[in-house]
Amino acid sequence: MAYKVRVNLIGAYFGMFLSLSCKGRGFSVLTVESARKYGGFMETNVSAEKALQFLLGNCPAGGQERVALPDSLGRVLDEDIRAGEDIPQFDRSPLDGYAFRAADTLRAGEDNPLILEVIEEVPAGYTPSKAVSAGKTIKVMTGAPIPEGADAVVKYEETLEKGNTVSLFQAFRSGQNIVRAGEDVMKGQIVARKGSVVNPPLIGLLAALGISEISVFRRPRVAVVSTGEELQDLGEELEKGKIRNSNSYSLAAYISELGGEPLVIGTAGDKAEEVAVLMKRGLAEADVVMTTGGVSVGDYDVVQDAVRLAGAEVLFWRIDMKPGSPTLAALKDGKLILGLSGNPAAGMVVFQLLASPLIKKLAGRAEYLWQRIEVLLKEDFRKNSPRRRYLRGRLVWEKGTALMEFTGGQGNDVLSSLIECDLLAEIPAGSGPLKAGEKLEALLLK
Ligand SMILES: Nc1nc2c(c(=O)[nH]1)N[C@H]1C(S)=C(S)[C@@H](COP(=O)(O)OP(=O)(O)OC[C@H]3O[C@@H](n4cnc5c(N)ncnc54)[C@H](O)[C@@H]3O)O[C@H]1N2
Ligand code: MOO
Repeated sequence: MAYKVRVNLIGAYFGMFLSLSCKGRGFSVLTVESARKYGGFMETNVSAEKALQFLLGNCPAGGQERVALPDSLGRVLDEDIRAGEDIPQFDRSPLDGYAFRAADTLRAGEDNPLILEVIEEVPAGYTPSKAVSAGKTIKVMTGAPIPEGADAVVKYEETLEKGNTVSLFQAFRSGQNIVRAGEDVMKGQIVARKGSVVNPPLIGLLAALGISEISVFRRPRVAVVSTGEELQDLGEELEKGKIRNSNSYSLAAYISELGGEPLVIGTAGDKAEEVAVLMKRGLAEADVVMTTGGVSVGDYDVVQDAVRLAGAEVLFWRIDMKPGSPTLAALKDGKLILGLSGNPAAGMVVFQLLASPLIKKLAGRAEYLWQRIEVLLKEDFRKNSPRRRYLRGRLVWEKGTALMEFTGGQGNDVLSSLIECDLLAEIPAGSGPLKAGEKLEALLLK
């Protein structure tokens, strides 16, 4: 191996991985329970799948809280919600018109109008005081309850009103133009499942059911620690050779977008002790800690040492993929540390691949894995891919075919190519240059 592996790798082959089935999704997860005693246990060059299994398999359980309905947008339900009543609550008219007995209209036609006596008028929000009997009708507005005795409604435009009578020119069947109680939702029906994300129509439905407060998962807290002497924050005059810390901003934004609560802990220099101090602070305050930078093989890449100083066990270091191979995961008292590459695009691609499903799962979402689709490359990709490579692109449809167009350069620092990126296409390891039209599998990032 061209780089230093500072720990004992033998432990990785003791058959210590415990494969568990994860909620029937055909996805196995790995735990390190039995690996503890080996100390120094670590895997390197793991596949992206295995890296994800390590993270999901060690994902801590989320807490719960109650929130007011208007504040619940984007939150994740921590219980199934059952309807306590029908929606609509009563049979109602979908039209402005007249309610009558369908049986009265049996012989009605263009040349044989049925003349009914109008006995009452009911706007929406009021209830009829009378019942409809043979030869009678009650005028109803859209949304008004159907009067007792009536079983059909005719719209105004199809009638002829004259004094206190109205003529109908066609036959109706029982139930015609009536919205039945429970047509939308039946009492006792599950309207939303645990693990689903609250969206605007669900908020509306819950309001229609009179539910003003719901139980949701607590937002996962994710600490962000940046590393590197070269980093300066916004508002500081940029010194020669320094760069602005963009990762802590993009990571915090990604975390918020996923329903998490980012805790930006701060920036450490290139000393393991300094990184460890911030890491420990993150571990104390958050559910997961993410670091950026310092995770490769350079003399200043101190995240691995910091992890050990913080008393955490390394789960894996390096993933067999590009960009983002220098990635590390560690565990301390059930809390995960994910060390992402400092290179902005490499770090963000790995964030999408690994951290995004982890945060979604931590947030309680039932669906936390990206969907995969097949796409055809819209343009050539001229490089060889000795290891599995992820390309950033955008989904475009041409004549019903899903194509992927590059969103920019594919270098590990090209952050701009992530702005419009909604596809991460996978090039299998060992591929040569690819021609436009080549079929690839891609993760659909939306
Ligand atoms: N000898 C080797 N060198 C490198 C290898 C290797 O295998 N052998 N791998 C390269 C690859 S690939 C990558 S990716 C990077 C990963 O390096 P690190 O994750 O350790 O990150 P740093 O070295 O700290 O930084 C890389 C790059 O990113 C900039 N950076 C760091 N933090 C931030 C931030 N918060 N905001 C914006 N930009 C940031 C930093 O200045 C560097 O330019 O290692 C290669 N080297
Ligand atoms: O593996 Mo580095 O992540 O190419 O960017």
